[in-house]
Amino acid sequence: MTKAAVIGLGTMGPGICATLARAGLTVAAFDLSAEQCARAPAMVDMATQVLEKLGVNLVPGGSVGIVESLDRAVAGADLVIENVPEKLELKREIFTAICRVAGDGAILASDTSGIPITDIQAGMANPGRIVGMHWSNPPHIIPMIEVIAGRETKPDTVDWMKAFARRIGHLPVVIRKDVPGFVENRVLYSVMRECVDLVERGVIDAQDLDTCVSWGIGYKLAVVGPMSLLDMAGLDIYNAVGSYLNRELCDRADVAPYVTERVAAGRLGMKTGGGIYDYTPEGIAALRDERARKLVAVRRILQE
Ligand SMILES: NC(=O)c1ccc[n+]([C@@H]2O[C@H](COP(=O)([O-])OP(=O)(O)OC[C@H]3O[C@@H](n4cnc5c(N)ncnc54)[C@H](O)[C@@H]3O)[C@@H](O)[C@H]2O)c1
Ligand SMILES: Cc1ncc(CO)c(C(=O)O)c1O
Repeated sequence: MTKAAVIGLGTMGPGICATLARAGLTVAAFDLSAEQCARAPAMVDMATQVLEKLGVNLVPGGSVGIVESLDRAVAGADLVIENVPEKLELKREIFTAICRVAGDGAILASDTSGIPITDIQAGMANPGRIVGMHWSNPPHIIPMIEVIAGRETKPDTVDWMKAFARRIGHLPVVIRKDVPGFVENRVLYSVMRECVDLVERGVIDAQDLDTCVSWGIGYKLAVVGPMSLLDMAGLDIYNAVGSYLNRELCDRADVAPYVTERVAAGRLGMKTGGGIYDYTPEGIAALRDERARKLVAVRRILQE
């Protein structure tokens, strides 16, 4: 397999493109936004530099080209990765367009954060080749990729995706049921819901929460996974603490005003210069560099 298409060049697309090119693939990328297409090459270059620092195996001959249409990107591709906003109808529109152009042998993947693959592939031509390929941000650094089969996804497609994830130097994890949010985001969003609730209720301020979680469970979970941590702490401890604490945890079914009010005010985070914290363009660049440097250092240790 030599050619991949990436549709969507926002937060995730450029890092995915760089990772694929590092593995020797010819990548054709498309974004509806001319602005995103214009910024993408610099973002791809930054991700490529990080992959070099990570020491990810370089397969010569890879490249990334930004093309002027979805059809041009998808034509002749062996793998297509959809990376547009998390809206089911938009993803279905994109897959319908992809299916019109893609060869019968092409694998079609969605980087959806948690929309069931079954819902994306329903009614599509040749749905057996459609699979979830859920990367984690930043995609060129975090190696874990969730591989999710929808109801109509062929087992061979899952096997192909597992092998492909390994080929590009990543770590595939097969999710056995096509549940909303898959696994990573169900865990992440339960943590995020509790964190937002604690800050919103004034139990702790945002900066101290980040320190508490990053240097506590975040640090520990990077080395000892949750199931292993249960054995390390003792299931009796979990049993005793959980018996009174579980009923106290936030279980809201909606999104906290702490978040919805900021979204309504256009305060989306780094992408708008402010969200929970405020950012300057220079500060964002420095943060991105520092975070990439630290994530690279941690990944090297964890891979030992
Ligand atoms: N941001 C994350 O942390 C993260 C991590 C993993 C997966 N995801 C998932 O990946 C997908 C993309 O996320 P993102 O953060 O990169 O989003 P984003 O909003 O940063 O980027 C989406 C890009 O898609 C483009 N786009 C919109 N409509 C299009 C169309 N019709 N054709 C071509 N391009 C179009 C936009 O111009 C934009 O550049 C979403 O499903 C998201 O849930 C996000
Ligand atoms: C807030 C948030 N939501 C989704 C994802 C991945 O789908 C991430 C991530 O990859 O870090 C995230 O931080």
